[in-house]
Amino acid sequence: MSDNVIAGLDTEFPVIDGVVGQVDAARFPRYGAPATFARLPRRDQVADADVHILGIPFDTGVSYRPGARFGPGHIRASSKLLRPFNPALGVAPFAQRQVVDCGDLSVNPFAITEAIDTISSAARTLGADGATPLILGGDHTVALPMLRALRDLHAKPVAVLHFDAHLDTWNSYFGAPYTHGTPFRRASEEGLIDMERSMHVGIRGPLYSAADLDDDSALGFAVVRADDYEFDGVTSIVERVRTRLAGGPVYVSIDIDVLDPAHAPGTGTPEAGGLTSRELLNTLRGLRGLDIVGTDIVEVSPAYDHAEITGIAAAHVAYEMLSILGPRR
Ligand SMILES: N=C(N)NCCCC(=O)O
Ligand SMILES: [Zn+2]
Ligand SMILES: [Zn+2]
Repeated sequence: MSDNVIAGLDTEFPVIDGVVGQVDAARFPRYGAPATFARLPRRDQVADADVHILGIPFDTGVSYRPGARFGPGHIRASSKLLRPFNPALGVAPFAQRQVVDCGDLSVNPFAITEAIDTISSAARTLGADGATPLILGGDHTVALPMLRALRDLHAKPVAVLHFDAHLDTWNSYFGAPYTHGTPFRRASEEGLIDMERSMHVGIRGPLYSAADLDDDSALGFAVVRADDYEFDGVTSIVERVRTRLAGGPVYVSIDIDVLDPAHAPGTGTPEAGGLTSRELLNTLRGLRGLDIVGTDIVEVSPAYDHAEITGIAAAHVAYEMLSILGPRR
């Protein structure tokens, strides 16, 4: 200890097998510092990272309730209770890979195409050494620049596994092509997605017309409806998803409104009749072994949250995604 160190002020990060882990909640109270996801180190505190957690505080693309720009901070605040061992999978997600928190990206709230360019450029740079991005949104617009970056990094289109109440393949809103309801239409037009292997999960709720579903299926997406959970169950859905997604890189995009409003009230366009958090977590566990090259968790709007219900669900969704990534490269 140098003379400068003040006991109780400097948190210590444990190092196990060369991986810098979470600040120990039994030594430093978890409701205190650090303000990173799951009390993990920041990017500047470790030499090499396998997974980059990146906040994108952006909600200029929303069509109804605003506030997803405050999502990253809220999900981090709700992640403090996450413990090192995941018994559902027998995995220690923060020990198998070096996970770091990159903080939040500064994006222009008044210029949507500039914001999209900022996001894809940051994702290309951060991903250049092969680290896997885990994005905390932000509204669903952010999936488009992530897919642009991943197509470039992997030099081919990636499959999209999209959890959402909504298709997000509408053409435009008020004439605007870049919104949170249109990212997967733009991405498929731009050839960013492997359409043979892509899928929406959790679709439900009223549409603008029956053509919405026809247009979506003409693009090539397969669909698992929220009601399929009731009639088929998680095991059969995991089978369908794995069969569709096998054989190449997969981007997992998770709109928190895939959950029922009872499980995720803090979101911008809530729809009744959604998944329970247990159904979603078990579906994600079933993805272990797929080649997951990135994830986003979007549409958390804390002003509409109560008792951190949505924040805790989103933080745990991130935890399961980290758990299924497998050992470090
Ligand atoms: N939550 C997302 N991403 N999209 C919902 C758009 C639905 C609408 O405004 O009609
Ligand atoms: Zn949605
Ligand atoms: Zn969405």
